[in-house]
Amino acid sequence: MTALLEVRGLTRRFGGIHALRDVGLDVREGETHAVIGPNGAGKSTLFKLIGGQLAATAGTITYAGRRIDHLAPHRRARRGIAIAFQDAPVFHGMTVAENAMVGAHAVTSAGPLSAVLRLPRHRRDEQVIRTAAAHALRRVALHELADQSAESLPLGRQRALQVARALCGRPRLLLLDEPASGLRGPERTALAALIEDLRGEGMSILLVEHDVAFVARLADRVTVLDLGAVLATGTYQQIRSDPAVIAAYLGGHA
Ligand SMILES: Nc1ncnc2c1ncn2[C@@H]1O[C@H](COP(=O)(O)OP(=O)(O)OP(=O)(O)O)[C@@H](O)[C@H]1O
Repeated sequence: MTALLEVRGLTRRFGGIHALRDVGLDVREGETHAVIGPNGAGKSTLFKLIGGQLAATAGTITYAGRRIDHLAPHRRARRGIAIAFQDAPVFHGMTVAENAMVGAHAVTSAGPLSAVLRLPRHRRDEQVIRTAAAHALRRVALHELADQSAESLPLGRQRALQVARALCGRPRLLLLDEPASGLRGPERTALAALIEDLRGEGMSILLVEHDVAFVARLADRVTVLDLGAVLATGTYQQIRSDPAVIAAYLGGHA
């Protein structure tokens, strides 16, 4: 398998704090790759650097063979990278369907200006986007709530909506930031099944997750971060028996 995403020497400092230090990581085509690590290990910083919400102090990010580390977030989205952030709010005053559609507006050829001016091209895009949103909402079992206001959804369903929004742009690389956190049993099981389906369709997935059982079930490979540096990368079976990982993170769970 070739790498779709290649992170090399990635470093980010906040003043004197090294949030990330010389991090290297690959996400292969069609792979589900998990990033785990204790609080403050640098997981959120890594996601923001890949998404373009933060700039790196040093290092490179290559996606589909081309450097993307100097591109704005929307340009990375257009190339096929979508992120569902754990704490991204749903947009209030908008329906569930309209919230999902935002994910596709980010990647349409006409762009947001054409949406504001309601040009003919935008109206054509609008139909495509509606169809993509309906499809994405069905995948997370929110299609029956499409016309409901998004803020009326319980937290677990708002999480699912964030995943639908990311899927709506039909990404090639999906970044999921702690998608299972705060979900109840059946919602968690449904999310795991969705991730397995997406993987089966060839999507590449990078997942930050605290729930070790979730990671063990879903991840082809796991990268363990601690204090901003990579401690180990391998299959779950490999990393769970790595002495450095046991000492730093898994402790009694390994
Ligand atoms: N904007 C910021 N300004 C200053 N320090 C920051 C900033 N963002 C992150 N840090 C620091 O960088 C380090 C890594 O933080 P990060 O949020 O990436 O870790 P994390 O692994 O996502 O943690 P958690 O599991 O708690 O979400 C921490 O020491 C954190 O305090």
